[in-house]
Amino acid sequence: MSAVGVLGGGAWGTALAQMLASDRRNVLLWARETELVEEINTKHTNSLFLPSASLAPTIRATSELADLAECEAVLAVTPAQHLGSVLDALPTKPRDLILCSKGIEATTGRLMNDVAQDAAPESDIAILSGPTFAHEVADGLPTAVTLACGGGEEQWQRIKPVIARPQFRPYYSDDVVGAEIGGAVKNVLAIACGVVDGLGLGQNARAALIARGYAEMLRFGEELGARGETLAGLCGLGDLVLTCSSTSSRNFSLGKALGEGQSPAELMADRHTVAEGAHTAPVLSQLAHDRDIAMPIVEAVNTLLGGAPAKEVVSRLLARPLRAEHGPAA
Ligand SMILES: NC(=O)C1=CN([C@@H]2O[C@H](COP(=O)(O)OP(=O)(O)OC[C@H]3O[C@@H](n4cnc5c(N)ncnc54)[C@H](O)[C@@H]3O)[C@@H](O)[C@H]2O)C=CC1
Ligand SMILES: O=C(CO)COP(=O)(O)O
Repeated sequence: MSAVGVLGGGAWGTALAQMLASDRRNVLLWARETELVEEINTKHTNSLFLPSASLAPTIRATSELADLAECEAVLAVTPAQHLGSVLDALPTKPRDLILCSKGIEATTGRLMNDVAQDAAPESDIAILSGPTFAHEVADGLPTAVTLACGGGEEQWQRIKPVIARPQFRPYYSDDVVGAEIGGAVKNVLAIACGVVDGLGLGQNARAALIARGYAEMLRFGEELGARGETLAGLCGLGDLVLTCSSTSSRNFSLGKALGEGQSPAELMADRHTVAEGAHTAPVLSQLAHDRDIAMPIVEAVNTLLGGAPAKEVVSRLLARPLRAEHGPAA
């Protein structure tokens, strides 16, 4: 049995490595920071990105992308904006490439599976996405995800034993676009929910944002070919509810700080962890605008990240004309 590869030693890559190693399987974890590689191999900790975990001894870290040539299945867990460059630099592409990043490439508007198909055309691409806080997965708490396989049932049969563990339960889908859009859009909506919390606008407002945000996710997803049932599942609504309800979410916490009046520039300047929604909001807003898809909450988050005061942005959202709850218009 070959080792499973993981690209990215952030919180999520490390948690996935820990989950995969829970049956003593060998896991090869590529991390960009050489000092982190040393720390994982000697102390079995990741003090930079997942300090709470005591890592399994069958996880080996490397800073050499070429070492992943031994892995038939590789999980790509870089921030969305770096997936393309990391895959381009990977000398040997794996048979199964499982994408775990949640976002849209800002410079091109490409979804992660498009980025991966361009960089690794020979690989079968799958999307792993769902309600998954890294620290809970690393702690072995029960978690379920959507595993959308571009290679269909055949790929599912091949990779489900690689991914599934007693406490980690993948559900099969063939809707790659739907699985991706759920994860990318919910990060932006989580920022909005954090703002509501930071401004003290109450739980009614948060529930309204989740429901209206989900309507935006559905409108955008269906326009791009996603199925509604996928977005109603783990990778869509499931992840939206998780991320919009907890300060464990970096996106929610970023929004909360914005709602409390901190400046976006300062908040973004000194972070070493990724809040994907801040990178997704501008490109998502633009894609929606280009396609004439109404996404007022996403647009509001984008305006806020551009420096507009939170109270003003909320007032503008609330002052929009009254309309039918269902249908294509905003
Ligand atoms: N943390 C979580 O609970 C979850 C995260 N994700 C997704 O996983 C992806 C990675 O997030 P985390 O592991 O949480 O990251 P993190 O915030 O814990 O760590 C940042 C990561 O970015 C990497 N990085 C920084 N600059 C880079 C560059 N130029 N090239 C390549 N990598 C670079 C760092 O090496 C590090 O691995 C994101 O798309 C996130 O949305 C998905 C599910 C859960
Ligand atoms: O994607 C996540 C949970 O499913 C993690 O959310 P944050 O990136 O907001 O922390």
